[in-house]
Amino acid sequence: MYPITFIYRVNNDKDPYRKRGSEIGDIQLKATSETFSPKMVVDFVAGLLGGAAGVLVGHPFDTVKVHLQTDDPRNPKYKGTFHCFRTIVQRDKFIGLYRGISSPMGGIGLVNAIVFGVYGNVQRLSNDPNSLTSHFFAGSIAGVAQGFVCAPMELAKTRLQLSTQVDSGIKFTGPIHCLKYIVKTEGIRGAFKGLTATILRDIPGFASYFVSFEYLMRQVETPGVAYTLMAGGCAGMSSWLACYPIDVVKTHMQADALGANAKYNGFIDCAMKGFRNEGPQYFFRGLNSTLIRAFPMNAACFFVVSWVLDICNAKGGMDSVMHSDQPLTLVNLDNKSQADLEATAPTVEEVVRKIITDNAMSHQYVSTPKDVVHSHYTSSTINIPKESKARLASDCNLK
Ligand SMILES: NC(=[NH2+])NCCC[C@H](N)C(=O)O
Repeated sequence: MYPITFIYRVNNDKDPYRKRGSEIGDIQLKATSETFSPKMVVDFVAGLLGGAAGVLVGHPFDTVKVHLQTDDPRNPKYKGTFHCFRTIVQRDKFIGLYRGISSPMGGIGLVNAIVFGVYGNVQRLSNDPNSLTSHFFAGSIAGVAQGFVCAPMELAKTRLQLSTQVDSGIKFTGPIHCLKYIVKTEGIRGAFKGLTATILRDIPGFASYFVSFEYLMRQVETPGVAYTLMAGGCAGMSSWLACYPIDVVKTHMQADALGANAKYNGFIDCAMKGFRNEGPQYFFRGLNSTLIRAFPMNAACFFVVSWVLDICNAKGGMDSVMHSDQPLTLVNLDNKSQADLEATAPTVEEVVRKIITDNAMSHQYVSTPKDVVHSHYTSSTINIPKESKARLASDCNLK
């Protein structure tokens, strides 16, 4: 069962004396997301839409990257990132930046649905849902889960991008064609080449992704649009920083010839050979462009995910208050314990009524049940009797 969590503060004013005997009107409520939404599916949908938004924002960066990577070094067309960007827009119009968007759109949409769906559900079901440890754990599990879709998808993408160098110059029409060819020549196992490396990359990748987002969102009481975008962007960058060396090895594994002609004998062998040939730089090639793309992409992604959860959860919050026997968690932003609060502040019922009437539900992605003291707030879990919820509901004319 999902705990219900509302973040509130008794008084805006930082002056501790002003809080004494606060009126109900001083309560500001902020409902948090992970609490409601018994519909597990909301997380998947939010992830899908967030992934699509991320691709929409991130794809032009990818296009520029691929153009730069394939530019002729002896007779370069482009003088740099920005010049490349401008040239493409001038030559092919804006749409030029969006060529080839359909397969990442579908693929990343699907992967993101799995990532956010698994992450959200695992995190909610864990013992202490709001601890950073749960976010770490849920992110890791999500990393494993998405690997099974992500690995074949990235295998096809890598081989399409390098199709002149590998697969004896076969011209694939798209990712599906490429995967069909791999299955035909190497069997089903061939399609999962690089699976271990993908999972090894995405466990730290998604653990750091969600932990850093959560951590950043906890640093302010009410994160606004700009702050949420910033937190999402930083989460994307920290995720890549945490796993980049593994990503380099994964790319080499997937670009390697299939079957008997393979150069590498597995992940370790590939990493060792790369290191011996090039030294430590091997593990960081292409990091810059990855980080540049990661910021806007993940800013958009997290923003849309938060926004979708917000919309879907607003109503669920009311339902939960009225119809469930679940404990209600009140997070006091004034950093007082509940016992302390009860002596000086409105009663829990008043708070709940305020919650219902204000219906002030805004997604925060942050909250902490149980009596835990944080730098910014204290939270406590309270059981609201069923009858008093019902009374509150009827008091407020809610069905
Ligand atoms: N290593 C990872 N997969 N990190 C998560 C970032 C995912 C995100 N879709 C991106 O491509 O930036």
